[in-house]
Amino acid sequence: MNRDWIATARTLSEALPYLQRYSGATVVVKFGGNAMGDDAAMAQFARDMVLMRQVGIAPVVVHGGGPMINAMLDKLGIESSFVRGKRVTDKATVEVVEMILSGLVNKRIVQAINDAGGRAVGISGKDDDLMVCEADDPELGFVGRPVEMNVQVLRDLTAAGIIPVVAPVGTGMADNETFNVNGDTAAGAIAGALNADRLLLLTDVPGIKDARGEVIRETTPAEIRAMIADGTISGGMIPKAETVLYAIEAGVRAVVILDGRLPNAPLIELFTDAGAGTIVRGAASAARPRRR
Ligand SMILES: Nc1ncnc2c1ncn2[C@@H]1O[C@H](COP(=O)(O)OP(=O)(O)O)[C@@H](O)[C@H]1O
Ligand SMILES: CC(=O)N[C@@H](CCC(=O)OP(=O)(O)O)C(=O)O
Repeated sequence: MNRDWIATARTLSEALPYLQRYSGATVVVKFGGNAMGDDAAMAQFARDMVLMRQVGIAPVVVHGGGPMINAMLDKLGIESSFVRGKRVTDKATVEVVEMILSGLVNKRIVQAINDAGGRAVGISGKDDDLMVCEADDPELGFVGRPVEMNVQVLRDLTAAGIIPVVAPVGTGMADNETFNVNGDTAAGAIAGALNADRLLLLTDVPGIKDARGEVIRETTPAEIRAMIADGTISGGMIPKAETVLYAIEAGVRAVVILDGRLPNAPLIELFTDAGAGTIVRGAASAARPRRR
């Protein structure tokens, strides 16, 4: 018999305990702009989400799109800068952010999942007041910090078999406010409010690297705090690391930072013995059998 088929059958068989463990689980997947590749990579990501849904997991996709926002700001001649991994956002910038995230990027992902045979519905943090924000820091302008999460809309969609795809744009306490929310921050707030079993942060590095540049397989909130303080974690990894701390505190069972450019990264993490990336476990999952 063809060796590939034997390997495929073995992989499926080995996945059984994980399929059983995650059946009925809610898994929030943050798809970073740097993790989104060409159309083929997008199609692969979409197939993974549909497969998760097919085996009884409720995936909730929260996306970024930093590089796509940069490209449009460049075209429009609007300068942009980042402070601790978050974009300084003035009025003109927030309009571009909403246009690109809620429009271009959100619909590209929705379309890819639907093309893969799933049912995806794209929303932003404004829909049904999903993510109500306050200004994060006066220095950052219209950057939002989620202060009230109304996740019933996500529960309704997932209960109907739909894969929600969420753009990280928030509404404010006052009328007619729009906030640019970092994608990692939004994913953490959503995972926390849903009490998710897993939060996967798909990015363009294989995980959190230590001071020598080696990827850390498993770490703790205390170690992460130390790595932020000593600068080992910098730039775009800061919002991710802060999201890990927030999500674990909020009761998410485990958070994994992994390379979304790796084909089938979410499936490797969820369904194989090896796992992928850097995992941080919450208290609720510490008692479970460790697999690496
Ligand atoms: N300790 C670290 N380990 C891994 N990556 C780090 C670390 N410190 C900073 N980074 C940077 O963080 C980046 C990921 O953040 P970002 O570019 O915002 O990704 P995304 O678009 O997926 O949200 C990496 O490409 C890397 O340059
Ligand atoms: C406040 C803030 O930084 N917002 C981000 C939102 C998009 C994002 O987070 O995209 P990635 O996940 O691809 O980095 C931004 O304006 O770029």
